[in-house]
Amino acid sequence: MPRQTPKSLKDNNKTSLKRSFSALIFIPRFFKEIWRTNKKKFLLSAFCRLIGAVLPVVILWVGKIIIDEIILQSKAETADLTNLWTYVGVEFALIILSDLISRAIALTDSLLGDAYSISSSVSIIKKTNQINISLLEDSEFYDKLERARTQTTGRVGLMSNALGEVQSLISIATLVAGLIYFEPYLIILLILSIIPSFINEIWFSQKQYSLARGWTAERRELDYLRFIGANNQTAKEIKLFGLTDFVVGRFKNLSNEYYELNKKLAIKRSALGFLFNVLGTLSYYGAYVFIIYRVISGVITLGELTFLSGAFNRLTRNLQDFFSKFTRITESALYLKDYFEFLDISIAPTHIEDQVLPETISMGFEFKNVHFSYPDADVEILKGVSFKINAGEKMAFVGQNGAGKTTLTKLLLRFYEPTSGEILLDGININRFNKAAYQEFFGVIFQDFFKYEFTVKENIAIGNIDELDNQEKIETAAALSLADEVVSELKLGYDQQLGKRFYKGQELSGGQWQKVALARAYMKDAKVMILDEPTSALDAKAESEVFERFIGLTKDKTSIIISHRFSTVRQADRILVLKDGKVLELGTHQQLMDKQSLYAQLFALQAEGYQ
Ligand SMILES: Nc1ncnc2c1ncn2[C@@H]1O[C@H](COP(=O)(O)OP(=O)(O)OP(=O)(O)O)[C@@H](O)[C@H]1O
Repeated sequence: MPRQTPKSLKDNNKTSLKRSFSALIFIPRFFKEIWRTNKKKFLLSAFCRLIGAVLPVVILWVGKIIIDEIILQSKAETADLTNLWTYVGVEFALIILSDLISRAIALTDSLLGDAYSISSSVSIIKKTNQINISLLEDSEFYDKLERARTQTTGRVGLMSNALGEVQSLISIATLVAGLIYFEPYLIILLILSIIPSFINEIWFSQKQYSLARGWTAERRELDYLRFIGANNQTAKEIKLFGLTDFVVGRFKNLSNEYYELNKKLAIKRSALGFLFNVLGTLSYYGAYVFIIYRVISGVITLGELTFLSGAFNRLTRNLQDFFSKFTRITESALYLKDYFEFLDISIAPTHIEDQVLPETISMGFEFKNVHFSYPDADVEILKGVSFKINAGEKMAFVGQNGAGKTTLTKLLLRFYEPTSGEILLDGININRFNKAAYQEFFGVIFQDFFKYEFTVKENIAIGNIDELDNQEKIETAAALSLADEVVSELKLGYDQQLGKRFYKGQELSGGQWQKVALARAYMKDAKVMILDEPTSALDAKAESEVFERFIGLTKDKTSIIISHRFSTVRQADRILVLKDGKVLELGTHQQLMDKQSLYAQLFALQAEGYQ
């Protein structure tokens, strides 16, 4: 089925010229950021560019003096070449200096660019961390993040283009001054030759940006297809299910469409660019003929001819370069807008966080008539949930897939806010506490925990990264989660690199990864522990051992366990059974068994399976 033109493209195709220019207001802020990155290198670069800007006109001027001197001496009866050789020496020194300056500029640009690329990437990572999880799941926001992230190299290019532009401008001003001094009329010819190519460049650059921006979502899909089509994690399924053609087909459809649109634009841009360049060359020759006539009629000298033709030639090239750089700058400035908009996303707390967190939990948590729908979703996931988790209690959440168990923990952790109703800690709405400090209360291992391709030691220390060098603590945590058995089989022990992405990395089995991830929960002396199906990949013996240890260690701690295994669940103090976003039952294992309701049925069903 042919794909329809992406909606985002149609909507964004109207990026106007005004918009392109308006993005330029971000340039001063951009320079401020670079300045803050490395003041010394920035000053050095500016100094070199200033010298580099005036050198061309000085070199042309010395060239003019040399030619005039040659003619003078060739006409003299006894030639005195002292001055001539001095001028040649000066020109030689200037050429060497010019080369030195352009190398110094390239060097400072690349060093400054690297430093800026590092600092802007750090800003993006830090900002992403401050942003609400709910926002991170929003696709529009994700596109913004994507544009901010992927444009890092573009911003480095922008830096050197923008600095180069200032240099070109000074250079152009000195050359124009030279032209005006000898032949002011040449300026008109110069302007006429350059305006069409400027308009051409600006027009195409904003088209290009519209196209790229409009396709952000689709490019993200392309990246995703490229990822699933060629990586070791998906290779098994892609091969077994024979998905290669499906993935390739989808990738081709999408990328061909983009390719075609881009191609059309690139061809038009090149063809018109060529045409306008011919205009530039024509005007140069027009100027050349004019200057030749002026020499022949004795108005200007031969030296002045070389200066003027050289200056005019340089000026056309410099101006063309200036305009094409300028359009590239406006193009990149639009990405700069995305970057700064991302950094400026408001992270001010939405609630008054005026309550001091209790040192220890005295009463516990209470969900009071909590309703919840995910942002932009119509379905209500939690429909008036009310229950208490007493201080020091071990609570298990049970329910079928999609019942809302994980969602409950996400609300408790303040990743999302209830649509209505409230969650209290010791009688106070959890929104009234400082969010970061409140989240510090928890030690959480999610069912979709991340497999960091770091060393085992780092993987465990992630639970409390300040303790990265505390080997003893890491080993104790590993022993509690049974990860120590995994480590003992690894060649490099705790220093073993995990995963296959990096050199000498060792891949683990699903259960082994879980044991390593579980150890993270023990790294922190958290007040509340949440384990969301962390043992699903463990064998029955390992799971029961892990839980025995967990329960022993978290004796007086408030904890929540989500599990589909009833042998584990039954060990909890109380069990909450969720069904379709509502609390169906709540009680101890025995109470629920006596009730003979859903829990008892599910328990019996699983017990049968083990017989
Ligand atoms: N980020 C999200 N955005 C929109 N809907 C979501 C999101 N996360 C989960 N849901 C939906 O919320 C419902 C409850 O999901 P939740 O993960 O809480 O279930 P669960 O009880 O933990 O299930 P499981 O036992 O399968 O882990 C599901 O219907 C799911 O599709």
